[in-house]
Amino acid sequence: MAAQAVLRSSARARLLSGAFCAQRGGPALWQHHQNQRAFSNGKILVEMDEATGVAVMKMKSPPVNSLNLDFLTEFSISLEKLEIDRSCRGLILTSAVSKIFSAGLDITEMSGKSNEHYAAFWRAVQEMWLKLYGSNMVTIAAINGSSPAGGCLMALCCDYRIMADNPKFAIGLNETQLGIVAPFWFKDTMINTIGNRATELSLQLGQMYPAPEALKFGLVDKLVPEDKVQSAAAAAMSQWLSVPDHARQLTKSMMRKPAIDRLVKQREADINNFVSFISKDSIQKSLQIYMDRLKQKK
Ligand SMILES: CC/C=C\CCC/C=C/C(=O)SCCNC(=O)CCNC(=O)[C@H](O)C(C)(C)COP(=O)(O)OP(=O)(O)OC[C@H]1O[C@@H](n2cnc3c(N)ncnc32)[C@H](O)[C@@H]1OP(=O)(O)O
Repeated sequence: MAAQAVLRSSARARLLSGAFCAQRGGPALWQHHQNQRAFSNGKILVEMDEATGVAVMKMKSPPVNSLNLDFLTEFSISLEKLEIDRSCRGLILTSAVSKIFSAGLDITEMSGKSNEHYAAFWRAVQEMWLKLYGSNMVTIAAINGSSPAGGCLMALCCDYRIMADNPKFAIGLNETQLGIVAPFWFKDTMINTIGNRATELSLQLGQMYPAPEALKFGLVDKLVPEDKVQSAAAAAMSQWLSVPDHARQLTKSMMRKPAIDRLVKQREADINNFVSFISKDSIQKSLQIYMDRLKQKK
């Protein structure tokens, strides 16, 4: 047992030293070491334990893991790679950035850009949601920091959410606070988690919930001390993986397919809607004011 732990920690050291990383600009290939496999494509690091079939995906895009076009593209490619890997049954999504899970969509991707850029960006956001919400794997969010808006959406896409018990960390869909509107599929994802009334309150107010309140609302399933988030996620994962895959997957699909189908049917219309909304002068002004406030708070 101890020897295995040492081997694992040496694999980890190699991983962190870059031994597992893809060549710059090249494809992120699996690198093997003992019973660990890993790949990194820049903003995302994936470690897979072959013995358990569980992959840990760490978002590592400092300072705040904001979801820009590059990040979203890497995220979807990484997820696809795990999805088609039959030996991978479970995914733990977490952050390698201290105190932040993800700051949500990168606001600079939604300001002062061309309509073509907005369309490509929004398609990438949709793709991330379709892949994560529709994943066949067991997905567990190990929320080790704050998680507004798109970050909250990522967590809501998972099957189970474990958050660090720190009232300084908050989670929620705060879009209205930025003067923007969460689209119907963000709303559907939240309704499917906490119900209609709680979502109505939450979305209209753009409410961010400190971890203990998020637990009360059912926005997260469990709080644990900050240093136990990863181990609690691993323990929850083994419980989820004890259920036969086919039965769990069909059940998950039954619960989520209506929401997924709704976006798939209206994908282009949803992109056009986003582009015409976000390019309005009044919305651009709201985003600018929000960004200025963020910078001033320092
Ligand atoms: C029809 C549909 C239309 C529209 C739908 C759009 C849906 C949108 C979904 C979204 O996700 S919008 C994004 C919402 N996100 C937020 O509101 C988060 C804002 N950020 C924060 O609250 C905090 O930054 C924090 C995440 C809690 C971290 O706080 P901390 O004090 O640790 O860091 P700091 O605030 O100093 O930030 C560091 C650095 O990062 C920049 N930053 C932060 N968040 C974003 C972001 N989402 N996008 C881009 N950049 C972001 C921040 O400005 C700082 O930059 P600086 O160092 O250059 O000053």
